[in-house]
Amino acid sequence: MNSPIQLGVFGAKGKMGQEIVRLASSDPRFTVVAQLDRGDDPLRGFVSCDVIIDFSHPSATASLVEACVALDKALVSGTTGHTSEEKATIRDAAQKIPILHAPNFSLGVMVLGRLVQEAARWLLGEGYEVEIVELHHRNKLDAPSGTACRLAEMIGQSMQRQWQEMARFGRAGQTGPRSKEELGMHSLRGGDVIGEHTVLFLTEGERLELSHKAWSRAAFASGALKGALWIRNRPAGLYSIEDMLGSQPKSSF
Ligand SMILES: NC(=O)C1=CN([C@@H]2O[C@H](COP(=O)(O)OP(=O)(O)OC[C@H]3O[C@@H](n4cnc5c(N)ncnc54)[C@H](OP(=O)(O)O)[C@@H]3O)[C@@H](O)[C@H]2O)C=CC1
Ligand SMILES: O=C(O)C1=N[C@H](C(=O)O)C[C@H](O)C1
Repeated sequence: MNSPIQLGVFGAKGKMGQEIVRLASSDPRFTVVAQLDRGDDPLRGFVSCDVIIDFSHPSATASLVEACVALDKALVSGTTGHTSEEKATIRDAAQKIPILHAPNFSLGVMVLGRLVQEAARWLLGEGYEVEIVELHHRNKLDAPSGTACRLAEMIGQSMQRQWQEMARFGRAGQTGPRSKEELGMHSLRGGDVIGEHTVLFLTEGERLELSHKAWSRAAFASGALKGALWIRNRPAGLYSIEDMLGSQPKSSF
């Protein structure tokens, strides 16, 4: 059996960071050796780690990946809301270290994405219209969610379009009729909702709704910890949850 992964957590005082520490602390495959948050220096704090798990803020990404490269540490990140420049920083760093990034570490959401891709393949050529609705807690800082953006990206790919060109974020005023090519994206915020995503495919006389609802952050944290086990000793590169979970179901029953 491998020795326990020496784990560093970035954003450790946050909602996700605390869940990561809670689950890792009761799992013999991990030893949490560093818990860093705002104001802490990853270059000093993560020296003794094997893998870093990041659930912080996109503004921290540049300095975090710089430190991970300098220390030659593998990074698992679930942080969302990155600008295109911040995403480029992650891609550049992944040329030197292994980075696993996922806007959602839930297996259920990965399967939702597969179902959305299949539905888009069948329905969007038949004139169905598509909308995405996501619902999160009042404290979420970014919108739309990273998960909703990833689902939109999948839908755009099925139409050979850039999703950003199709997206229509909410509607107000005299909008006129909806165009067939629009991708409506709507972010609802309130309460303590952990994370819910619904993709609707609508046409005359029917609609198909594909939904995922999370009611514990453990659904995300357990996936990120699986990522830390998976990325250990991997070569440099930028990896996705699809890389981690594979293209075929593990269980065959
Ligand atoms: N991929 C996935 O499965 C999931 C992804 N997420 C994403 O993870 C991120 C964190 O979510 P959540 O835990 O709810 O957010 P929180 O705000 O609860 O936690 C973020 C933590 O990071 C800290 N932080 C903020 N800026 C910096 C910085 N520059 N350097 C170091 N630490 C910093 C915050 O400190 P302070 O409070 O002082 O700002 C806070 O402690 C979000 O982007 C969210 O979208 C969330 C759930 C699942
Ligand atoms: O901020 C959150 O809470 C979540 N953010 C992620 C996202 O932006 O998709 C994942 C999950 O929905 C919870």
